[in-house]
Amino acid sequence: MTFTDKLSKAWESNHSLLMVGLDPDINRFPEIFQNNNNAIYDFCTGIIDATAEFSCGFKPQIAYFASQHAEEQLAGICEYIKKYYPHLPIILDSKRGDIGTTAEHYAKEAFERYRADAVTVNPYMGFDSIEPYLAWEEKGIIILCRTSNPGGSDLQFAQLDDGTPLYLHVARLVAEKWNQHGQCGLVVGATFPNEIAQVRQVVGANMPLLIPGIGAQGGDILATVKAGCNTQGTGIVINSSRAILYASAGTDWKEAAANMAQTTRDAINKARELLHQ
Ligand SMILES: O=C(O)c1cc(=O)[nH]c(=O)n1[C@@H]1O[C@H](COP(=O)(O)O)[C@@H](O)[C@H]1O
Repeated sequence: MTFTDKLSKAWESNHSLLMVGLDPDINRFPEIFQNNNNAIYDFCTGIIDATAEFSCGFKPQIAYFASQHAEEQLAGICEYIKKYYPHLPIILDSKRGDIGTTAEHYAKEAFERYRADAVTVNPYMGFDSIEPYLAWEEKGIIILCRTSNPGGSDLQFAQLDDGTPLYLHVARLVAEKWNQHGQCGLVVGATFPNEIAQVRQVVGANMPLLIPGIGAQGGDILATVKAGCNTQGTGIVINSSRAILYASAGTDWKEAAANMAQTTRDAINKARELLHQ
C-alpha cells in the first residue's frame, strides 16, 4: 500500500488528522525514567500506546535519537509501531538534502533501516537530490516548503524575478514536475495560515500537507484547518510533539498525553465540522 493510501485510511479509521511527534528529550522525561538505559524506547512506546487511538500516525524526529546514540531504540520504536499499529504511518523527520549518490543512502536509512512510510526532505539542492527518494514509489516524500520557524522567511520569502516567493516556487515545482508518482507532500507551518492557503491553491486538493507548529509553537488550529483542508475536510496532517509528550512530568504522564492528544484531535475535528457543514 502506498503512503498516501495508508494515510487516507488512517484519517478515516481513527477520525483524526493529528500526528503525534516523537521528539524524546531525556531532560523532560518523568522521574521514573532515571537510571533506565532503555528510557527513550520505553518513553516513546508508552506515548504511542497512550495516543495511537487519537492519531493518524507518528513522526519521530531523528536528531533526538542520534544525539543520544539511540538509533537502535528508534529502529525498535519503528518496529513496535509496525507490529502493534500497522495501520498508522510513520513519517521519519530527518530533513535530509544532499547530492544524489549520498541521498540514495539517506533514502535507504529512512526506508530500509527504519522502515518509515515517508520521510521529510530539504529541496535546497534541487531535483537530483530528491530523485533517489522518488524512486521509492510507494513511499511518501515530504518536502520543506514554508517552515514554521521565524527564520524560515529569510529564504522562503525571497522573490523570484516575476515576484513569486521561493516557497510558492517550491510548491509549484513539486506539484507540476517532481510529483510524478503522486507520492509527494509539503511541509507548511501552522504559524503561517495565509501561506498554507496559498500552497493549497497551487498544489490542488490531493497533495498531503504536513503542518507542524500548533501546541508549543502557538499555531491556530481553526486557521490551519481552514487554510489547509481540502473540500473533503482532509488533506492535512497536523503535528504536535512537545505539547503531547510533556503534558505531565508526573506519574500520570501517559494519561496526560492521551488527554492532550484526544483534546487536540477533537479540536481539529470541531474545526473541520464548523468549516464543512
Ligand atoms: O518537518 C517538520 O516536522 C517541521 C517543520 C517545520 O517547519 N517546523 C517544525 O517544527 N517541524 C518539526 O515539527 C516538530 C514540532 O514540535 P512541537 O513544536 O513540539 O510540536 C519538531 O519535530 C520540528 O522539528
